Amino acid sequence: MHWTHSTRFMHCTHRTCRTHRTQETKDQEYPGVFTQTYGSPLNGVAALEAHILHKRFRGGDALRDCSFRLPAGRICALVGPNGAGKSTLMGLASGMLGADGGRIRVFGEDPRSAQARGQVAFLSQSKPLYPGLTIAETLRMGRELNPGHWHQETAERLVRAGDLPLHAKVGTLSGGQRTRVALALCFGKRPRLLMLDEPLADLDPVVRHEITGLLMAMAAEHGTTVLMSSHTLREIDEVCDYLVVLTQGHVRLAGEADDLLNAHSVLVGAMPGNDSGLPPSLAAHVVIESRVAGRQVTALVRREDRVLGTWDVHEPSLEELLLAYLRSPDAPTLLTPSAQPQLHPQSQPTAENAGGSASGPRTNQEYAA
Ligand SMILES: Nc1ncnc2c1ncn2[C@@H]1O[C@H](COP(=O)(O)OP(=O)(O)OP(=O)(O)O)[C@@H](O)[C@H]1O
Repeated sequence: MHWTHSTRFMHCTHRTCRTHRTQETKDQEYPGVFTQTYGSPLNGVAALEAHILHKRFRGGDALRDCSFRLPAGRICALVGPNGAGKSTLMGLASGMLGADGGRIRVFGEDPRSAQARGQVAFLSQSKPLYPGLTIAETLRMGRELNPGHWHQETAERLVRAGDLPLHAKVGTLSGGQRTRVALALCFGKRPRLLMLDEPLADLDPVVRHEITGLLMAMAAEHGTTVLMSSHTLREIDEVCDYLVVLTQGHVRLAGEADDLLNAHSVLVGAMPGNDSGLPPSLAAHVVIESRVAGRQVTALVRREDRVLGTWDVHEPSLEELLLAYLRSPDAPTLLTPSAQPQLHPQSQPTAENAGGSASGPRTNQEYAA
């Protein structure tokens, strides 16, 4: 593995690289997405799949009717405002929490099963480590907990790259250094699905750059699927090729970042002179968000082949897209074909985990509605 290569180089070698993936490949992979005919989902076992997933805490619903599919091999950003349910979703996917309704599957398995646990590494926000153990003892624990699939060299290399002595006690490390050790535990497991809950928040810019490079290298070299929650839109733009946006416990957007961008337009135009509110031609669009500054209106809308009225039209940046959805918690859901759960009989909610708001199977059209 090329640990010292720059993020830019790693980005170029990533087989799903947003910048360098060809249009031809995209067309083969996602026929129909550009015409917004949300057809059959793609085949293959998903790294993560949720069907009308529901999780309730005492204070109320943390996840409601949460449905999406994350294909294997993607680097996916899990984005949403504080309290949207991101950590809860990762807790369910790691088997640390149980669902109140619906289903969640990791490579087709129940997350609480031994098969799924062996394939998943999860770094939670609290980054639980034993402060009394040395780094070496912590890594030994990783080896003992993951017999048969522990890569000591991978874990040690990450620790050494941060100039951390293996005999140092975890309790004496800074927050960022502890994060490095926690990441080493995750990387040493070499999981098929790596879930990171705001992993970069306490890292300095140089270490962030190093870690994002490593994530992309893992995805490229081992086909690791990465699900990473983050509030840093620039990082998401640089690292992730797949997006899941959660607001109020509900999936609003899921799919390839490029295709989600392509499915939206930003319209910029003049406000009508008669103080009658927004331009009437906006009503012909599915408006996610509109903002007025002086006499100018800017709206993020679902893309249409024909734009009515007089507008300057451009494709949104990732930041424009995400901010519009984060500010519009009631936006209609949009899933690209690869993000649509594959509904087959054994994927339907069962009595074993029923109890949420599930009322029966949904069609793809409903998911995309
Ligand atoms: N153990 C718990 N007990 C009770 N309520 C909880 C628990 N965990 C989460 N919640 C509630 O569930 C909702 C979703 O929380 P969650 O931590 O999943 O959000 P999040 O998107 O990860 O937020 P943040 O960006 O702030 O980390 C919140 O309203 C939160 O208060």
